[in-house]
Amino acid sequence: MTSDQRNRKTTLRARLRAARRGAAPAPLSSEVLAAVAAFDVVPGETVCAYLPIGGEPGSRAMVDALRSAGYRVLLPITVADAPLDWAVYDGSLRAGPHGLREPAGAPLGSAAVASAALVLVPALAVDHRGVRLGQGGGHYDRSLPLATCPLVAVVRDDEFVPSLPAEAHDVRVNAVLTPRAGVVHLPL
Ligand SMILES: Nc1nc2c(c(=O)[nH]1)N(C=O)[C@@H](CNc1ccc(C(=O)N[C@@H](CCC(=O)O)C(=O)O)cc1)CN2
Ligand SMILES: Nc1ncnc2c1ncn2[C@@H]1O[C@H](COP(=O)(O)OP(=O)(O)OP(=O)(O)O)[C@@H](O)[C@H]1O
Repeated sequence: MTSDQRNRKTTLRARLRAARRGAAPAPLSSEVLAAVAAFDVVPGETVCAYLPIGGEPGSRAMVDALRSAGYRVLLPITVADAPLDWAVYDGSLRAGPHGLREPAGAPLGSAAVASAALVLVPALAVDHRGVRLGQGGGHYDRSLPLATCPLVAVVRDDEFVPSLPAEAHDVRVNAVLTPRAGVVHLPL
């Protein structure tokens, strides 16, 4: 890890968050169902999803659509300086840190991500190698090594970029989902 890479990440996060403030909503309900099916994940199997904050693409309708289609949906519970915890989304939510909405059900532990057939990963940007820039907590970087399935980052079309600063701990994703391009397998 170099301080140069860290500074570049911080500058990029500020720019990307500012751009998201004016962005139109991107609910992604039908796109996510198509993406999950494209990975041959079938109802009854587990999908780790997320509820958007700060202009992230996606929506509550997106996780409701997965649940209604019969998928077992896990949502993250943020634990400081630790891997994410997870709980089944049963339709009920409560408030979490950073304006996050978290599942109200019983926490399953951080190893629950290993039960997923697909993980939808929120991000500020993704590059052509699969390097992902997140909100800066390192939560997904601690959790994704526990997953054994495809990792699909979800960003807006203009947040899928040729190159991002990468550090050794950055877990690379296997694909990106954007509103216009749909699923793009990575690295390009
Ligand atoms: N939708 C979503 N859920 C998620 C994540 C995420 O990136 N997106 N996380 C990924 O790890 C975890 C939460 N981690 C977070 C870590 C830091 C901040 C954060 O610093 N937020 C700023 C506000 C950003 C803004 O202005 O948009 C803050 O609170 O000041 C947010 C979430 C788990 N759940
Ligand atoms: N596997 C890990 N174990 C311990 N600390 C980690 C790990 N991965 C990342 N971190 C720490 O988390 C902090 C944030 O990392 P980074 O900037 O890569 O976050 P991010 O990928 O944007 O966040 P997130 O993964 O939550 O979306 C850094 O201080 C980093 O050292």
